[in-house]
Amino acid sequence: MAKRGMLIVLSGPSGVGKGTVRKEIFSQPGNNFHYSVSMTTRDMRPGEVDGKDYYFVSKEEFEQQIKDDQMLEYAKYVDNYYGTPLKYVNQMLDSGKDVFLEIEVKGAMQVRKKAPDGLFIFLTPPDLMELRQRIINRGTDDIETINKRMEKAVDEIEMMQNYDYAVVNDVVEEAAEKIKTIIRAERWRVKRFLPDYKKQLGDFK
Ligand SMILES: Nc1nc2c(ncn2[C@@H]2O[C@H](COP(=O)(O)OP(=O)(O)O)[C@@H](O)[C@H]2O)c(=O)[nH]1
Ligand SMILES: Nc1ncnc2c1ncn2[C@@H]1O[C@H](COP(=O)(O)OP(=O)(O)O)[C@@H](O)[C@H]1O
Repeated sequence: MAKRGMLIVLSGPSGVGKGTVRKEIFSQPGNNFHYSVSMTTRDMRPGEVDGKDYYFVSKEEFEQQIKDDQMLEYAKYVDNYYGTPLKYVNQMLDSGKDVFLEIEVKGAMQVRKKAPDGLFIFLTPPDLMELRQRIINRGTDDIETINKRMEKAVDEIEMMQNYDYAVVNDVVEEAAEKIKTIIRAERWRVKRFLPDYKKQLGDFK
């Protein structure tokens, strides 16, 4: 049986640039990890593609998935559900492939409980004013939503202590490069080798 894949979780406050950095990482060739497309009830934005950016579903469909235990994690975020479908993640990990999640902080903490062996990376803004400016620049939110997101961001940044690595998103390409370096190094961690070798030793005896 293949060695189980590694679960990689990129998280951080909304507006920090998770989506932007994730897209930068996946626009480059040679990544040997696979992006898990999330499910959401929020409206599709111009240019987004169903099944690529998100699986766009109704509130009823999302709630049915929760009832059927089909979500690895989910969170209600600014009036919409966001979550990770369990099936794809399990299939990939079971076949030895590494999976990359880009999710908000509450969801990441649920994953941390279920998969403590995962690699948890926190993307953080250079400072809070810069974060606010990025959310404004994105132009997708009204002022009330921006204020809600900022209040949440302060609480979310405090969660950083539960992560393995912090990466400052100053320049997108540099943040992407740091994340790829962390993933590369993580593959060589002794704890990722030990279970495999213990099994080999057991078979040998
Ligand atoms: N818990 C959880 N959060 C998600 C998931 N997919 C996306 N998110 C997060 O939900 C938040 C809102 O996402 P979205 O509306 O697309 O805005 P944007 O990512 O800030 O452009 C962001 O912090 C996303 O990273 C998911 O599957 N689970
Ligand atoms: N390093 C960066 N420097 C400047 N602007 C950035 C950077 N990273 C992301 N942005 C911008 O910040 C806004 C929020 O980014 P986004 O990827 O949607 O954040 P998140 O997915 O974390 O909510 C977008 O307008 C994006 O273009």
